Amino acid sequence: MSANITTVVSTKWLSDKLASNPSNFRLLDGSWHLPSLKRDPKKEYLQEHIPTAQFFDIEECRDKSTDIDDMLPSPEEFNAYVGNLGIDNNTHVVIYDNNEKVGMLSAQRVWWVFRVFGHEKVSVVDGGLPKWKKDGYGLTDVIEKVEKKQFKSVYHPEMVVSFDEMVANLEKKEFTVADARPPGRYDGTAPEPRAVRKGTSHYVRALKNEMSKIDVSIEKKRSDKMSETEVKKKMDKHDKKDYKTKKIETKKKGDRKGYGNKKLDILLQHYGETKGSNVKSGHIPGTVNVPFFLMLNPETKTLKSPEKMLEAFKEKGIDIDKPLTATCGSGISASMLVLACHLLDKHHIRLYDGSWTEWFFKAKKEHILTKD
Ligand SMILES: O=S(=O)([O-])[S-]
Repeated sequence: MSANITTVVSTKWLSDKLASNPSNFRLLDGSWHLPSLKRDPKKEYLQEHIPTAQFFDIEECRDKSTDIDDMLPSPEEFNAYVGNLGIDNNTHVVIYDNNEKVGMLSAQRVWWVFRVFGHEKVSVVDGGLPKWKKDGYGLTDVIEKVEKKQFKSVYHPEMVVSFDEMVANLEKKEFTVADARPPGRYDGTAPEPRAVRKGTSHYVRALKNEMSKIDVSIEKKRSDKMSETEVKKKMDKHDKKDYKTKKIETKKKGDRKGYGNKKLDILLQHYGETKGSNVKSGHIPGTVNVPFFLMLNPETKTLKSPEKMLEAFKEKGIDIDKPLTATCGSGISASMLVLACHLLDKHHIRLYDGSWTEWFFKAKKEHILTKD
């Protein structure tokens, strides 16, 4: 069977399939949206979805022991999660997502995750929910009961690139890295859409980074005689009560000469919440920007033909016959490049799961290319 036929299915195919009441078939709504959009894909699924679909929650089926967004779960966690969705090793899993802006963003991430855990009977719906609606097919809010099944993963580590491999590659240059984010996020001119989860070690680290800069500016402001009123003005911008209940790591007392510790803590807290907690945009040295949407038709919001996908890679100077790794913000949009290569019968492309979010917090400063 050609990968091109089974990997991507049309809305018509899906409609016919559902009408045939297939056995061992599971439709999944794998919608996920950028955190900055503040959408709730699960809530949207509960309101309307394609009949029989279960919700695959990327935010739930992930490694919850790490602060980094959307990292792969363990095989055991994956087995339990998909088993509860009524999936076993023989189930044909078909995934769509709901992204009216571009057409497809997260269905292919779910597709990739299934493949990492050894499940190849998995397809994505071309154009997803927007295309399904546009074609006039029906929707429901009925959640079907599913019978729990046993799924047994076979993990494929060769499909996943670690932080250490990415670091080593800066020197070794054994593989090309394609960054699937939009150009602004790649070149540092548009904001990253995610803040670090508060209370996590990455949050504290981000805050500390920001604090060290503030200390410099406070020094500067002190020599400029920063007035009490100015400090208060900044203090007023945040909720002091909230501050009292939080434990925020701050620099040693000696570093805060001349300012009441409390005032400075409040000021730093304010800075931390407005600036320090955010992942800045930028990129990993040596990466090539291949925005994921280059693989989609902007008018129809469906996948381009494999030939056009190949052209898009070529235009960006990427030779897909050579070792290639895809990256992005948190491993979601990068999966489009993996899907595109798969459709071009190139199966060696890997994905850096930690992506920019992990890089931003773990890499050496000189390897974090941001605008400032
Ligand atoms: O943020 S993302 O590039 O993973 S969609």
